[in-house]
Amino acid sequence: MDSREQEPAPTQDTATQPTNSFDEEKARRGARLLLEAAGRDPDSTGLSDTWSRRVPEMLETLTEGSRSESKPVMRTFESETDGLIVKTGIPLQSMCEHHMLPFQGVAHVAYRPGEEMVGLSKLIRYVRWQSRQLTTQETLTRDIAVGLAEELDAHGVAVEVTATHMCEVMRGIETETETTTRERVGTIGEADRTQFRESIRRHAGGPSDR
Ligand SMILES: Nc1nc2c(ncn2[C@@H]2O[C@H](COP(=O)(O)OP(=O)(O)OP(=O)(O)O)[C@@H](O)[C@H]2O)c(=O)[nH]1
Ligand SMILES: [Zn+2]
Repeated sequence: MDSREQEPAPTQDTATQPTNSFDEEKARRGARLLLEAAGRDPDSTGLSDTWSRRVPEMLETLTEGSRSESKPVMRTFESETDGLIVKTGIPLQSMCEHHMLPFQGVAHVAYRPGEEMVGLSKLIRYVRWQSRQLTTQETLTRDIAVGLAEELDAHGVAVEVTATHMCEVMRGIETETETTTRERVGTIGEADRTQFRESIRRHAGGPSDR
């Protein structure tokens, strides 16, 4: 498998802003039209629930990350450390905005807490929520980093995402590769970066520095 790695983009401390609307009726009409465009009879037995219920429900779920009402409650408590907290191996499934096909892989998240820290499972919930939108891998990586920094009022956040894009596997270039994107927000020093890299290497089963 080929592998491409993108240099971290200059960090922008802004995230994609959530909206609050999902139009089920438009989703139904759109799904019906797409079936017709593909030469299928939308009223046939196998397809009548597809456009009228299943696709709208699926789209609503897979775009939850654009709606703040679906955001997980990030309950915080008083910080017990000022050291780096690293969570590796968070499963990630998202939807590419170019072809509306999935991309999936793994996210690694590190933060240096301020006054507050958060339950570890919330990091997984937050990545899952942010991933549920039509986006690019670069934007998603930034949104997770900027969003977590805001939610946790953290001194710094680092995020790395490695994913495979079905729009490249199933069509177009028809090749399976991995893309890696990174973002940093706030204060993440050289020692933190080394620790983050070491945790990711250990997660991947690579040789340890220690
Ligand atoms: N930067 C970025 N590109 C992506 C992402 N997901 C898919 N792409 C790329 O989006 C591009 C879409 O290219 P276009 O030229 O607009 O469309 P296309 O003719 O379908 O391109 P091909 O996929 O090369 O056939 C492709 O190069 C994909 O590899 C992503 O998350 N980030
Ligand atoms: Zn894509």
